[in-house]
Amino acid sequence: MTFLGSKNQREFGMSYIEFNQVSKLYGYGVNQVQALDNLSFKLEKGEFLGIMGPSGSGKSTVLNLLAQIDYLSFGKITMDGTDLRDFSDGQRAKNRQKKMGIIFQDPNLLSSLTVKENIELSLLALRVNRKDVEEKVFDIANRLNIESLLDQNVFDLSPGQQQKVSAARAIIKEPELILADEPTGSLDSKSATYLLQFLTQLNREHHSLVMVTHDPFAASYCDRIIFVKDGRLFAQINRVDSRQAFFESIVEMQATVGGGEGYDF
Ligand SMILES: Nc1ncnc2c1ncn2[C@@H]1O[C@H](COP(=O)(O)OP(=O)(O)OP(=O)(O)O)[C@@H](O)[C@H]1O
Repeated sequence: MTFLGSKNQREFGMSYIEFNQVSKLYGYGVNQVQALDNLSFKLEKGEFLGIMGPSGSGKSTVLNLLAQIDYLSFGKITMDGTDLRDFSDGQRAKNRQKKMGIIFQDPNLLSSLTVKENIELSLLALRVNRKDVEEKVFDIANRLNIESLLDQNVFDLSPGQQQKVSAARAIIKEPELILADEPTGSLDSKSATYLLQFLTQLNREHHSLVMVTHDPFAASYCDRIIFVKDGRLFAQINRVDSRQAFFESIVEMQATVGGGEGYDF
């Protein structure tokens, strides 16, 4: 994967992903909902982008389009210069399997399998050999502090533990793009910080990340935040200073756009 070195250099590179006046409509007639309305933004390779905005503003729709599990209605999305509409359904599935790690809001684990079996699934699908699979599972479990859970059934886990397993499953194949929808939503603050530091570490190792979150603390780990309201780009802010200063500007912007949870504006 091509990487453009330091974060300053990234600004001069070709955009990895471009949303160009993207609209998404669900349903028909009186039941039609416009989830996205002419939304345009770019993601550079190696960037950690946050998406924030009020409930129902279209954040998950953006992730679903990026994950190629949904189709846009109007506009254009390119990835590495290729229009996503040029991919067949088979190619879209392959892109997801090979290039992406997705941490959904709902961990969506297979309840008939153990933690270890859930985590290794994506590697087995990529035909990684058994010895490497074992090593990678233990490494990721160790890094996320869930090694003692590996032989448990997933239905015995707390929501926070399930979210970590979901993150491990998404990340283990070292995807070039990680998509995360509220990845810290069900975690206690210690685990949330741990996962965010882990995502930051992956970003330093040149993975691109897009994270949807309502939480300014989680968002402060990103390089840049786009704020979406009513399916449109409302504002964007870059991290130029300390994480604390970035957190404060995020909270300030959230007060304008709306959509914070547990913050009394
Ligand atoms: N499959 C669908 N069918 C119909 N409407 C949908 C569908 N998915 C999303 N919507 C609608 O599209 C709009 C945007 O939804 P989306 O889930 O993208 O918002 P969001 O910003 O992620 O919200 P939240 O923060 O609550 O998760 C909402 O009005 C939602 O009800």
